[in-house]
Amino acid sequence: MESLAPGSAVDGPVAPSPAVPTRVAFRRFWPWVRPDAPWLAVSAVLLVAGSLGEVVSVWLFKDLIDEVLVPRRFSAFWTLGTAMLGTAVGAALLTFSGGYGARRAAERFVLRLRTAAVAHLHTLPPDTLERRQPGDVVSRLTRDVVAVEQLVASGLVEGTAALFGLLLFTTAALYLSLPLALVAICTAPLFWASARFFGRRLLVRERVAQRRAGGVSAVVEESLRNSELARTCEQEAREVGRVRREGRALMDAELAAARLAELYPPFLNVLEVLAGLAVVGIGAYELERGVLSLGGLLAFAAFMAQLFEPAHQLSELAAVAGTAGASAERLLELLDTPSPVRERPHARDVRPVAGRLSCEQVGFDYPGHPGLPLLADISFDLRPGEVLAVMGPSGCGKSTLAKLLVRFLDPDLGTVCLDGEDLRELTLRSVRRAVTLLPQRTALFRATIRENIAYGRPGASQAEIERAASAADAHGFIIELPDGYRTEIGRDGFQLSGGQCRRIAIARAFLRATPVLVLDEPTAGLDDRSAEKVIAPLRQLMAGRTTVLITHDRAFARTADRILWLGHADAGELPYDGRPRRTTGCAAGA
Ligand SMILES: Nc1ncnc2c1ncn2[C@@H]1O[C@H](COP(=O)(O)OP(=O)(O)OP(=O)(O)O)[C@@H](O)[C@H]1O
Repeated sequence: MESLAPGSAVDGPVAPSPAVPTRVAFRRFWPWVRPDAPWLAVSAVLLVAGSLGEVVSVWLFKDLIDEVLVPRRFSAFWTLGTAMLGTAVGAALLTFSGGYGARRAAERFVLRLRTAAVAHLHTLPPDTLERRQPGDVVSRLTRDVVAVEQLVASGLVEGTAALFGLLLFTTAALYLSLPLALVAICTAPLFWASARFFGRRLLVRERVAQRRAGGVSAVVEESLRNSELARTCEQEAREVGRVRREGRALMDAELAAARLAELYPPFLNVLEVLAGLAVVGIGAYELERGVLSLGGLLAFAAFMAQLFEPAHQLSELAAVAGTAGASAERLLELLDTPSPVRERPHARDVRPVAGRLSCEQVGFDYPGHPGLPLLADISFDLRPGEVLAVMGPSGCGKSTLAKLLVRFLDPDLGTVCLDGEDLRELTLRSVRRAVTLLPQRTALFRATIRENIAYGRPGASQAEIERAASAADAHGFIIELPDGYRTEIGRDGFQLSGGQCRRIAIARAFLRATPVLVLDEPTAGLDDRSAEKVIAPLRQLMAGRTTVLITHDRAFARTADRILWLGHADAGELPYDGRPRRTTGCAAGA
């Protein structure tokens, strides 16, 4: 079964992200760790203190054997026993506090990083998410953010604490018996080499697995979003097949990574047994020579066991670094996607705005767009309250022009001005407060109708919302719904018709009450009756507001003060039987 997504037949719907060395990833994510760095340091100190408590505890255990068990002197038990218990409780408290502190800092890091990534996505053109596949983006913001945390926050603390723990236990072991400790130390390179061996290979496999996970999310999201189409075209099996195929690719990738990840701990156990046997062999010899007490040997064995714990942690961190490295690459790729629109450092915050809107020889093209530039030499000057209808064949750049007018994009050539000021000299907030865009696809949230309307002006009173809904000719159908304004609607306006959704969006625009409007095909996809019901409130909304009206509806366009025709147009292509009062501009088109 062939796939819809380009490239998916070869390597899944999600392209690999550029490789980033762990050191670089660490440096890049540090700004989100920094606010909690002191807490991470305190947590690491607490964990090291906990390890110190464990060393003392083992030392007391040695004394217990040498001073109570071997000489069979019960009277010494209580003092040593109490000291051991006290130390164990103290060490447990320290370890808990350190562990919880590290976790808290880690969770706060996740929160900060995810929020920053979403904030960055909001600076990108609205279609970026669509092009990047929403499911994959969600996977990066959830699974990958958590994996990165394991490297740069909790991993950092655990690594430091494990390193100090290793030092403490090694020092104690050296102090107890030099030959035994040397044997134990000789095995260390084996552990190190195996950590590197497994860590590197795991990184490669995790890269594939993370990308595949993004692919599954992307395909599931797309497939379910288009469920209606799939059923209409009887393609449910094909959709299930796509999800299954991506799922299988993810399963294979996960299993390939799991083979290494699951092999590693038992492999380490074998190494530990080997090292343990070497120590016991040499220890028995030392015991026979009388150089070491039985308590000393048992304490050494206990130290060895303790020693393995941080060694284990360090080598597991090498594996975690593999997973986190792959996730870091995917997140950095997202964060490094540049925003085409940047606010200038000295941008001016202006309000109120009269509403004069003009384009001066504006030119724009998307990178890689074939043929002539999409928009070239577009000029118009709208006085406050004037209406410009923008017409032209599909794909000639009408929606692109709308994006330039609300500054989702900046022109390559020329200027877009509001009240005579280049949009690039204004803060983005000023522009958005002055211009409302009604996009082609009505955007609704999974929330109540009231909340969806009030989104235009949070804090609006119920009376204001109802006034806006009445002006948009939406109040009537809203109050007929069982829960009225409190009726929950879905993301795609579940429960409502296309025209009703459009009227909710118009009510929202009424609430915003900006002096400039950009309406992108407000009647697209509606039948004549529904379109009429939308046009009437739209006219009310446009009254007194500078409006750019993108439409294919000739009758509606005829009501405008001027018409701008985009695309290849000669006189013969403007045969609208209506009489546009003036025809402005004629752009080279797609
Ligand atoms: N983000 C993008 N990157 C690259 N090309 C794009 C992008 N968005 C749109 N295009 C291309 O630019 C051209 C103009 O698109 P636009 O949506 O502005 O056309 P339109 O006139 O509004 O079409 P329609 O009337 O069908 O809505 C199309 O060829 C489209 O494929």
